[in-house]
Amino acid sequence: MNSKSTRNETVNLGNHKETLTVGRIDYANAWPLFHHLTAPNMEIVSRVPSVLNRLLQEGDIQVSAISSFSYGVNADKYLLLPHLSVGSEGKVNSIYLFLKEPIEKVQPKRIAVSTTSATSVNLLKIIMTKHFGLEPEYEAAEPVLEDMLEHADAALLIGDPAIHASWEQNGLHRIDLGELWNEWTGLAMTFAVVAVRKEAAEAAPEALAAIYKAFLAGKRQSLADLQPLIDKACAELGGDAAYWHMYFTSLQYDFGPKQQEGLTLYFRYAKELGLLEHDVELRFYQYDQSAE
Ligand SMILES: C=C(O[C@@H]1C=C(C(=O)O)C=C[C@H]1O)C(=O)O
Repeated sequence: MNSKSTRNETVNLGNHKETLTVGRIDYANAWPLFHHLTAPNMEIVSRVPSVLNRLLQEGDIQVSAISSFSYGVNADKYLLLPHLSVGSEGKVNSIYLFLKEPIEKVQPKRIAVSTTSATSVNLLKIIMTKHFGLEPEYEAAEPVLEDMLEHADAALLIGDPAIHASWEQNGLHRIDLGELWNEWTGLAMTFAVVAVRKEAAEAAPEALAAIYKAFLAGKRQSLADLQPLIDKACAELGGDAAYWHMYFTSLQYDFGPKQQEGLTLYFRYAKELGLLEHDVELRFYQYDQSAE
C-alpha cells in the first residue's frame, strides 16, 4: 500500500465518522442519561434546557436533550431518539411552583418563571388556565427564588435550583407540577426528550447510531447501579443518599406508550391555548444497527 492510498483511506474514514455535538442538560434530573455516555465521534456541551433548546434549533448542535415543548415547536426538523426521556408519573420533586399563599386561598396575579425552562412554563400556563381557571401574568426571571418573589406572588423553578429551594425552611407553599398533572389527567408527564436534527441523522448515520447505542447502554448502566450518581449528587449538590435514591427512582427515563400518551395530551392542550402553532406528531429516529 503506497502512502497515497493510505491517506485516502484516512480521509474516507473521516468522512464516514463525522463528529456530532450532543447537548447535555446541566441538572441532576438528566444524569442517568448522561453519566456513563461515551462514544467516539461525539462532543458534549452541558447547558440549562432553554440554552440547549436554542442551540439545537439553530443547528449549532446536532443531538440534544431538550425541553419536550421545544420538540413540539420544531417537530418538523427533529426526530426523537426512542426510549429516552426525563419525566414522572406523579411527583417529579424538582419542578415546583412556590407560592406566598396557598392557591386555594389567594389567587396568584403575577408569577415569575425561570428562564431555563420551556416545558414547565407552558405546563404551568396549561394548569393555571384549564385546571384553576386563572389568568395570571407571567414574567421570565433568573432562577433565584428570593429575587423572583420580590415582585411576584409565586415563582416557578426547575432542576437543581428547585431542589435546593425545596430544602429551605422558607415558609412558602408549593405545588409539584408532575404530581398535579398526574392527579388531574391520570397521566405521566415528560419534561425532556432527546432529539436529533433530521439533516444530521441523514449526514452522519454512523456516528448517530453509535451515539444512540451508547445512550441506551449508559442509561441501562446508570439505572442498574445508582450509587455513583447518588455519591456525585451528595458531593456536588448536598443532601443525603436517601434523598437522591428517592429522587432518581421517582423519575422516569423511558418513552413508552404511557409517556407518549401524557405528552400527546400536553401538546394538544398547548395547541388549544395557542402556546403551540401546530399539532404535534411524535416522529422517531429508526435505529439501524447496520449503519454503525
Ligand atoms: C425533571 C425536570 O425537567 C426538566 C424541565 C425542563 C423544562 O421545563 O423545560 C426541561 C428539561 C428537563 O430536564 C427538572 O427540571 O427537574
